[in-house]
Order: sequence, then structure tokens, then C-alpha cells
Amino acid sequence: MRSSQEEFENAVNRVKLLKKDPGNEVKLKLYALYKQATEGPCNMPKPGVFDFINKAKWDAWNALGSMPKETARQSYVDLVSSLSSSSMSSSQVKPGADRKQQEYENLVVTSEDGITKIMLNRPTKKNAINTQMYQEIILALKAASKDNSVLTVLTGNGDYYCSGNDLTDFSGITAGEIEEKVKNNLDMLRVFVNSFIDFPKPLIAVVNGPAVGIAVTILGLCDAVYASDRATFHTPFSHLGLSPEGCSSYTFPKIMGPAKAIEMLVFGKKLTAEEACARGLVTEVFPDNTFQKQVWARLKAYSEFPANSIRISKQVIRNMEKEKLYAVNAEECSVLQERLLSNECINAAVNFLSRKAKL
Ligand SMILES: CCCCCC/C=C/C(=O)SCCNC(=O)CCNC(=O)[C@H](O)C(C)(C)COP(=O)(O)OP(=O)(O)OC[C@H]1O[C@@H](n2cnc3c(N)ncnc32)[C@H](O)[C@@H]1OP(=O)(O)O
Repeated sequence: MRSSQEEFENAVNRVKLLKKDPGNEVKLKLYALYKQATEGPCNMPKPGVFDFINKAKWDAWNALGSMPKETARQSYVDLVSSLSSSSMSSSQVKPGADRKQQEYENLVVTSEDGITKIMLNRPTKKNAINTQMYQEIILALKAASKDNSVLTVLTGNGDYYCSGNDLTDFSGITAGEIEEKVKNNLDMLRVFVNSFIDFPKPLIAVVNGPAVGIAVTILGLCDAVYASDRATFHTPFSHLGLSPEGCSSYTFPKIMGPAKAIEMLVFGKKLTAEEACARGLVTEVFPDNTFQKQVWARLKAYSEFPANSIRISKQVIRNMEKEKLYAVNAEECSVLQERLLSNECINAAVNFLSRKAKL
């Protein structure tokens, strides 16, 4: 639920009444969310390296990128609620450690049995990812990286896993606003993808139905991908005048070889779950009628493995590639920024909006 201005102001007042010092990390988070909620994205000059306190504040605020004010307000209210209701005296907030569910507008996030589940929750829009959902996934991954779960799962609510980027995101804005909106969105996309690159624990995609666009490319950064046999994998970037993102220009050729990667990323070949599994993008395929039961039994068993060993092993396998992946992500976002402003892309979006073209 969206928080009202009144709830936000109440939360600001409640912070002053906290009995225990929440610690510097939380105070920085509160500061950043407050600034984002009241002033929007950070556009202050960066303080000098020796101005430690102001630099830490600036870093925290700047890390929120283009998060909308509304999302920042909601996150601030949630954070203050967790602090007020918590009996923790530690200086660390442990999201998910002391409660089962966190409120988001477009996600349902639950923690149970050592597993944090992040479920995309816009089933009537086939779980298309709008700006707010991107921001919420960034926040949910951040929280999951710090909670006491062993595994984190990404899945979708309803018949789709996810229909990719919300193609209506640019509707209703004027020609004069488009360049700035595209730039802000691409800054956000870079942070979004980096939060997958940086995720410290095993991240499992439970692909319950068709996946499109960025929902497919990001699978290359997940540690296991379990798919229903009803799932399909489609990256129609060329149909949309776009180019690959989610580090897929690097991960897909590595996973399946350049020719098969180009078939998907350039020529938009849609794969069945079995085909995606044969190419190494999917770990295992399950019959749809037993999918949830089988996958969750498997995950429950994995979540009982020693947590530190699992986390460290994932990091040993993944960390070697991090610098490369940051660079790939930055380059893909820069190319995509141009593509999004191209006539090819604008025409494709207009076609979608007028429902002339169904893929
Ligand atoms: C942040 C920076 C930008 C990054 C850009 C990089 C791009 C990454 C990508 O992800 S590209 C891929 C984008 N996605 C698509 O092209 C899919 C578009 N959708 C479809 O083709 C179809 O909707 C479908 C095949 C997914 C499902 O078809 P169908 O079963 O016939 O259902 P509907 O079309 O009636 O859909 C139901 C409902 O959902 C809305 N919807 C579906 N997908 C999207 C979407 N991607 N964006 C916005 N809305 C979507 C659809 O409009 C319907 O809404 P309505 O009931 O009409 O209100």
C-alpha cells in the first residue's frame, strides 16, 4: 500500500522518539530515504574524500538513484515501523529476520524456512516490470542480502513469470521530457543489474510461466533456474528496436555459445523450457502440474545446507567475473540509452500501446 504524506510525517516524528540508537548504517539509510522522499534524486556535488560524514551521507543518498519519491516515502515508513516494533538492541536492522512479510506495491516478499521469496506481483499485467517494481526489486534484494535466509528465490504470481520491461513506461511523457526519463531509467537499470551481480547468496529463479526480455536476460546472473514445462524464454529486442541488457551480451554466449546466443538475442527466437535447458540457461524443467511441489521440496532441502559454506562457495564461483560484469552492464546501458531514443524503438512501443502488434 502506498504510504500517505501523513504516515510519512508520523514516521519522521517516531524516529525522534526511538529509545535505542539504531546505529550508523540504519541512520544513513533513514537519512537517504528521507532526502529522496522529500527532495528526489541526489544532485548535490560529491563531498571530498576526507569529509567522511558528509561523504557517507552523500553515498547513501546517491545510491538510491532515481527511486521515485513515493517509493522512498514507503520504504522510510517501513523501516521506521520495523525499528519501532523491534526489540533488537543491535545496531543492525535485519530485514526479514523478525517478520514474515514485507510490504511492497508490486512484490510479495516472504521469509520462511531459510528462504526469502521475492514474488513479482502484477499478474494482470503479466508481471511487467515498471519503474517502481525495478526499485522495489533493488530494495528487496538488498534486504535479502542482509537477512538470515540461506537462499533467495525470484518468481512470478499468476500464469506468467514476467513479461519484461513495462512498455507503457514512456507513455504520457512529452518529447521534451523523454531524454531525461530515458537517462534516469538507464541509471536505474544499471543499479538494478548490479544488484544481481553483487548478490551474495545463491539466487534461484523459479520460472512459473513465460518469461520475456529482461526477465530472461537476468537469468544468466542467477545461480539456478528451475522452470515449469509451460515456461517459454523470449528476448524480442530486435522486434522492439532494442539491444541486449542484463549482461546477456556476455553471459549468454558463455552459457550457450555465440551462435545460439545470437539466435535468441538478435533474431528473437523464443525457446521452450526444454530448449532453454538444453542450452544451459535453465537448470532443470519440471511438469507444470507438480512444479511448485517439486521445486519447493528441492529448495527446502538446499536451505538446510550450512549457510556460510553455501554463500562462500557461490561467491568463489561468481566473484572472479564481477569487474567484467560491471563493465558489460555499463556498456549495455549506454547502447540501450541510444536505442530507446531511436525511431525503431519508439515505433515499436507505439505499436504495442495501440495493440497493433502482439509478439
Ligand atoms: C528500465 C529501462 C528500460 C529497459 C529496456 C530494456 C527492455 C527490456 C525488455 O524487457 S524488452 C521486452 C518487453 N516486453 C514485451 O515486449 C512483451 C509485451 N507483451 C506482450 O507481447 C503480450 O502482452 C504478452 C505476450 C506478454 C502476453 O500476451 P496475452 O496473453 O495476449 O496478454 P495481453 O497482451 O492481453 O496482456 C495482459 C495485460 O498485460 C499487459 N502487458 C503485458 N506485457 C506488458 C508489458 N511488457 N508492458 C506493459 N504491459 C504489459 C497488457 O498490456 C495487458 O494489459 P491490459 O489488460 O490491456 O490493460
